[in-house]
Amino acid sequence: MDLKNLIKELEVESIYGPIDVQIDNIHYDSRLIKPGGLFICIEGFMTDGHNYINEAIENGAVAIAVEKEIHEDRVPIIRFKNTRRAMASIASNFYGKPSQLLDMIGVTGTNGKTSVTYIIKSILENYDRKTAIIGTLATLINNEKMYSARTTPESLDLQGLFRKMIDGDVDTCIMEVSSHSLELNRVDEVSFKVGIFTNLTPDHLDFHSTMDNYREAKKKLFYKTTHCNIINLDDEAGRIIVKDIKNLDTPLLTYSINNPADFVAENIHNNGKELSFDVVGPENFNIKLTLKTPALFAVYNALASIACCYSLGVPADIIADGLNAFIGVPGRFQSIDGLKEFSAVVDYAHTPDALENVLKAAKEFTKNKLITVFGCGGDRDQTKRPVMGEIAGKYSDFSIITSDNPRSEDPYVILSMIEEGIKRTKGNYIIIEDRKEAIREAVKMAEAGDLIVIAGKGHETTQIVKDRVLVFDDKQVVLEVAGEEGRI
Ligand SMILES: CC(=O)N[C@H]1[C@@H](OP(=O)(O)OP(=O)(O)OC[C@H]2O[C@@H](n3ccc(=O)[nH]c3=O)[C@H](O)[C@@H]2O)O[C@H](CO)[C@@H](O)[C@@H]1O[C@H](C)C(=O)N[C@@H](C)C(=O)N[C@H](CCC(=O)O)C(=O)O
Ligand SMILES: Nc1ncnc2c1ncn2[C@@H]1O[C@H](COP(=O)(O)OP(=O)(O)OP(=O)(O)O)[C@@H](O)[C@H]1O
Ligand SMILES: N[C@H](CCC[C@H](N)C(=O)O)C(=O)O
Ligand SMILES: [Mg+2]
Repeated sequence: MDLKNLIKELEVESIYGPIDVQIDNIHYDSRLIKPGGLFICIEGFMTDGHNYINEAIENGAVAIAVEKEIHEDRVPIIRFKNTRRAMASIASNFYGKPSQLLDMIGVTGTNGKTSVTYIIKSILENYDRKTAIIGTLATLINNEKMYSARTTPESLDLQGLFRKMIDGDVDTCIMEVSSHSLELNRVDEVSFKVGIFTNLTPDHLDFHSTMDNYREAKKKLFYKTTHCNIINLDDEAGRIIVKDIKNLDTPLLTYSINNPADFVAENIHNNGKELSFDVVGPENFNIKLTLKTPALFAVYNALASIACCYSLGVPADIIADGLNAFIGVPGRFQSIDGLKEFSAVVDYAHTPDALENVLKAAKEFTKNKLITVFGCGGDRDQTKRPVMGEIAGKYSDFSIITSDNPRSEDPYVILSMIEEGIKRTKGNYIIIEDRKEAIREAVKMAEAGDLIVIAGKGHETTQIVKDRVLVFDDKQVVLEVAGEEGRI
C-alpha cells in the first residue's frame, strides 16, 4: 500500500521527504523490518524505538514514523504526536479496517476475562457463529492456535489477526481487553459491538499507580461499543462505571447476585463440587444451570456471558445448553485426576481477590486440610505480595511459598515480601524457592482427604527466571512428583 494512503486520515505533525512510496511490511521492532518496510518508533518503558532507526534502514525500511524530532535524509520521516496512537490507525488501514467486518466482543476486568471469553465461545458455537478468541491462553482462529506474549496484543499485531479472521470466514471475535491495552492504544480503531466488565480488584498498580486510574483505563472500553455494555453491579467499580456511562447511546445490561439488575442469579446451591442456580432476566428470561465447579465467581462469569449472548439474540435454551455443557478453562480451578487419597487443584489466581475466592471455594471442597502452594510474579505489582501472603495464611492449614516467574528480580526478595503478610496471620508456612520442590513437599505432606491448591500459574507451561524461559507446568509437575513419591 502507498504510504500516502496509509496515513491519509491521520493527524500528522510534520513530513520530511516524498511519501509516495510503497509499503510492504510494517513493524514496531527494527529487528523484524524487511525491504519495503515502515518502521514505527515507540518510546518504551525499557528502551526507545527511536534508537533503532539505523538498524531499521539497514534492514530495508523505506519510511519511518516517529514522535520525536529526527533528522534523517535517507528515507521519508513522518512525525506524529503519539506513535502508539498512529500505529493503530496505520495498522487498521493497512489490513483494510478488518474489525469493522467482525462482531467484536471485548471483555475487561481484573479477573474472569479468559473464563468469560471461553464461555461465550462455547455458547455462540452452538448458535452457528464462527468465533475466534484473543487472550491470555492463545489466539484461536479456526483450528489454528497462536501464542502471544501478551493478553491483548499490540495494535499492529491485533489488526493483522483480525484480517486473518476475516480471511478465515470468522464472524465473531471474542477478546480480552487488558487495562494496559486500553491505556497504551492497542485497541484504538477497534469498534466493539459488546463490552463486558467483570470486576476490579487490586493488581497492576505498578503500571496504573492508583485504583482510580486502573478503573478509568478499563472504563474506556465502554465508550468504544455500539451495541451493548454489560456491567457487574456487585462490584463497586462496576457501579461507578454504570453511573459514568449512563448518558451514552449504547444500551446497558447489568448483572448481579446481590443487587437488582437485568440478569440476576437466584437460589444458588453449592454442594462443594457443583453450583446450581436459576438465572432470571428480561422478557421472562429464566434458565436453570449447573456448573461443574464450587467457585462462586463462576456464577458471575456465567451471568456476564449470558447477558452478552442474550444481547446478540441467542435464545435462552441455547444459552443454557452451552453453559451446562461447558467443561471449564485450562488452569482455572482445574482438578488433577489420578492422585491417591488426596486431591489437587491448579488455578491461575495471581491477584489477592482471585486467591481469596479460590481458597474460599477450596475450603468448601476439602474434607481435611487445605495446603496452598503459591508465589507472586517478578517485575509486577509488588503491593499484592504481602496481601496474598496474608490471604494464604488466613485460609490455608498450611502454605508453601514459592517462586512464580521471578523474572529479573531476586526470588528471595519476592518471597520475603509475601512472608511479611503471612506472618501477620496464625497460618503455618514454609518457604521453598524451587517450585517443583515446593509441590513435592505439598504432595509428601498431604494426608487422606487433603486438598492442595497450586495457584498463580494455571495454564502456563514455563517459569521465567532472569532471561531464561524454563519448561514448567504445574499440572504435569504435580503428577510427576506424585509418581515419584508413590502417591499415584
Ligand atoms: C508495560 C508494557 O505493556 N510494555 C510493553 C511495551 O514495552 P515497552 O514500551 O517498554 O517497549 P521497550 O521494550 O521499551 O521497547 C520500545 C520499542 O523499541 C523497539 N525495539 C527494541 C529493541 C530493538 O532492538 N529494536 C526495537 O525496535 C521495541 O519493539 C519497542 O517498540 O511495548 C512492548 C512492545 O511494543 C511490549 O512488549 C511490552 O509488554 C511487556 C512485555 C509486558 O510485560 N506487558 C505486560 C505488563 C502487559 O501488557 N500486560 C497486559 C495485562 C495482562 C493481564 O492482566 O491480563 C497484557 O495485555 O498482556
Ligand atoms: N469472576 C471472577 N471473579 C473473581 N475471581 C475470578 C473470576 N473468574 C476467575 N477468577 C479467578 O481469577 C483467575 C484468573 O481467571 P481468568 O484467567 O479468567 O481471568 P483473567 O481476567 O483473564 O486474568 P488475566 O488478567 O491474567 O488475563 C482464576 O484462576 C480464578 O482464580
Ligand atoms: N497477566 C498477568 C499474569 C500473571 C501470572 C503470574 N504467573 C505472573 O507471572 O505474575 C500479568 O502479566 O501480570
Ligand atoms: Mg486472561
